Amino acid sequence: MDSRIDILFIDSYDSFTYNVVRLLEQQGPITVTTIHNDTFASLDGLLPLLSLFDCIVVGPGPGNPRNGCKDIGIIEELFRSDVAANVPILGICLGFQAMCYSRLGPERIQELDIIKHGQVYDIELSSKGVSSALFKGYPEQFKSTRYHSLHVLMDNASIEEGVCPLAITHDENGELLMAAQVGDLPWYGVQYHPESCCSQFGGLLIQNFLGIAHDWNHNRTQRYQCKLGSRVRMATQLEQLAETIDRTPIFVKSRLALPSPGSQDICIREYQDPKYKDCAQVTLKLADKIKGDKFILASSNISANRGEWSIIALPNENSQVFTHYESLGKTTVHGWQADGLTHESLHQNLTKGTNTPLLQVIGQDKTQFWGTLGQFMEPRLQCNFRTDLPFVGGLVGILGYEMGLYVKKPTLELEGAPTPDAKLVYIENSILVDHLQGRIFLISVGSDGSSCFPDDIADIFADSSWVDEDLAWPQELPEKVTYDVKMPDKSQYGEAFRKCQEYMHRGDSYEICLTTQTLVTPSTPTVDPWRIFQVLVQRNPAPFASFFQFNDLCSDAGLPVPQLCLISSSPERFLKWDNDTCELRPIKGTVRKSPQMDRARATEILKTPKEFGENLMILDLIRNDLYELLPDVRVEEFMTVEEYATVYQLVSVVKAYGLSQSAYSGLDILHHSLPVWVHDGGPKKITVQLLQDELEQHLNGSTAPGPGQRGVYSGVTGYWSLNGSGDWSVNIRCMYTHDGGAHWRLGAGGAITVLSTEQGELDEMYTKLESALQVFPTEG
Ligand SMILES: C=C(O[C@@H]1C=C(C(=O)O)C=C[C@H]1O)C(=O)O
Ligand SMILES: NC(=O)CC[C@H](N)C(=O)O
Repeated sequence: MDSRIDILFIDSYDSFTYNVVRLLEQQGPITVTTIHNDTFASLDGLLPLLSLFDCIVVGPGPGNPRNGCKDIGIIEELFRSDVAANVPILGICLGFQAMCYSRLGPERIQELDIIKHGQVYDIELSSKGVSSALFKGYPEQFKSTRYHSLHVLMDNASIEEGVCPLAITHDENGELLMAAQVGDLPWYGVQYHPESCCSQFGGLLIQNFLGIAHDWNHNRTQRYQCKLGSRVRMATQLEQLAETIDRTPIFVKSRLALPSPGSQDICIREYQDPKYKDCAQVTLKLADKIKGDKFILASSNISANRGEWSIIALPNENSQVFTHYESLGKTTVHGWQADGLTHESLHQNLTKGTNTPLLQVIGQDKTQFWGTLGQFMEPRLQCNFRTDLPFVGGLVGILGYEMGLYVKKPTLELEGAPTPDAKLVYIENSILVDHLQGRIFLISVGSDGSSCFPDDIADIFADSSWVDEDLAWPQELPEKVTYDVKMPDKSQYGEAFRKCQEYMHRGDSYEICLTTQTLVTPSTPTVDPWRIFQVLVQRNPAPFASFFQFNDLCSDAGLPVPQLCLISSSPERFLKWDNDTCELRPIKGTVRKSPQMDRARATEILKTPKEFGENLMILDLIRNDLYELLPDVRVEEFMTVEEYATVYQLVSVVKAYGLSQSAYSGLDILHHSLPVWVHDGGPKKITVQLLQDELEQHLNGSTAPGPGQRGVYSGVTGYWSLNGSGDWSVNIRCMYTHDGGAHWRLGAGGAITVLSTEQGELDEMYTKLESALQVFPTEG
């Protein structure tokens, strides 16, 4: 008999789905086919396929079974069908609630007074639980993570109606049902999350359930015969089913292993000097020497694992510029300052969608935008080249929040030019600073020999006396300019905060990162962005300080070009990858520094249930997104307190392995993981929608770049190198302009959980806002 186990997993658009799917797969020779709860319009579509599976797992998710089809799709019908009564089913959280709901009706699905998201509790087995096959090999008490707002009310009538309690827990709400079996059916469920990284014995629960399923099916040989027959007969349907959720890679990686025929030379010159070591100012001093256009990815706060390297990227005439305008659904490709390509001509051709010899306009939506990048980079990648260096040339730039999954198109500006949502530039010439070992590399792609690097820059290294000179950067902006600062409205923030609480209590979301926008208008737009960068980088040193001024277009008859510019002092890495691993360092949990607030006190606060819960939730969300594409994901650092200039933060590290063996590239992981987890919350799909349509649209009405939009803030900045590596930081503690400095926008926010207080969140938001806003002098 075929020993493979085939499981159907029904997902309710949750953000813990793939943690469960991988947990299932890790238990043996198992194939999991995942569908959404609305993949079929009605159960009739699924019923003929049920014989293909040994069992079903109904996963967690937002919403309430009482809302029926809207929240749980076909799951309601499933639990009412006679056919399903013969199929072993495991329900998790929402799946468990839906299972009980089918027996007990709506009154027994209730909201908790005190809801639990990302909290670890002792789960206690009942007497029936101790003897149940589901908990074979368990101690009577174990720890598991809870993410729920609703619960199944247990009373004698519930037991009479056939829901047999197997486990409970105790908290401020009293005694709560945590696991049950329905009737004498092979239907089991748990209210807690066995797949969370803080849950014990998750794998054992699955093994026990699979054992139950095996025995059930074994005693009904016709089910097995039927499954084997169906698998042969219905192979095509099964294949189609497995593909209902599209996970096609952005590009086919097969050629990466081979030497690329067209690959260019990369020439590297190395300079070593003890003076370069552990000195963040080296990058800034160097940048000062370079007069032409430059992008800076500088570490102005050096420490191991973050900010060990700085990059200065120098666009040249071979630099292709990839810009995406999501409001138009179009991507443009053109050369850096291509002769005669003016801002005016670009916008005319962009709107009309016409190609010219200087400009390629590609009508694409954002998912396909990534394909353009993949196609461009794939023949250029040299994956085994100098993997000790993070960057050897490649794409650098910015991806705004609106590039993320589930985020709606920005509205089209009626007046003025559409603003880009993403901008990446191909870089041949770059300078790399290795802060920890005191080395500097001049790197040039596509040329040969020693003359490859621009002479004026190579000359800087002929004499290194510049390292000893003081950095004569101003600490203030020019005095003559004043700044009008439009900050978020406190009462509207309060309203949005209360709505967040409502959504969480209803079970729609577990955590919502509510963000605000502040608009700064200088009295004259003449303050040089470079000057602003100089001030910010000194006032708020950060491992991911960056400066991106896109002078990629020529000016129309001397008019200033309304270019995009980002100035950032981000403390947070989003995603870093090399050819085999991906690393994420989510920061969640923030305490402001003060004389009374030292590390010990901050640690105490950061380990309280509120901060712990926020961080744990993000860890589980990240594991989910990585697990969807890669099989081996590990939490390698668990909630460490890190110190920054103005705040203490709680940081964790998650790594995924096996990228090189998979069909995916780092670009897939990046595409798939935006928007940045910590900036929306979970479950992602519904939370992004709530933020856009219900919360931030009103809150930031007069300061956001568009209704519900976040623009560059909350997106990512970084690179994808020709040697296969990538590194992207989160656009926070930053400011950006779309109009050459006539207006600057600053975003700030924080995760709201059920344990947040309005005042606490407001203070945290202002603390974060201040870290970048401090560069603009205010009167008085
Ligand atoms: C949203 C911001 O910060 C994010 C939210 C954090 C939190 O809620 O503790 C911490 C770091 C950032 O990922 C911001 O700085 O604007
Ligand atoms: N994690 C879940 O599945 C949550 C289920 C349901 N939405 C609740 O909040 O209780």
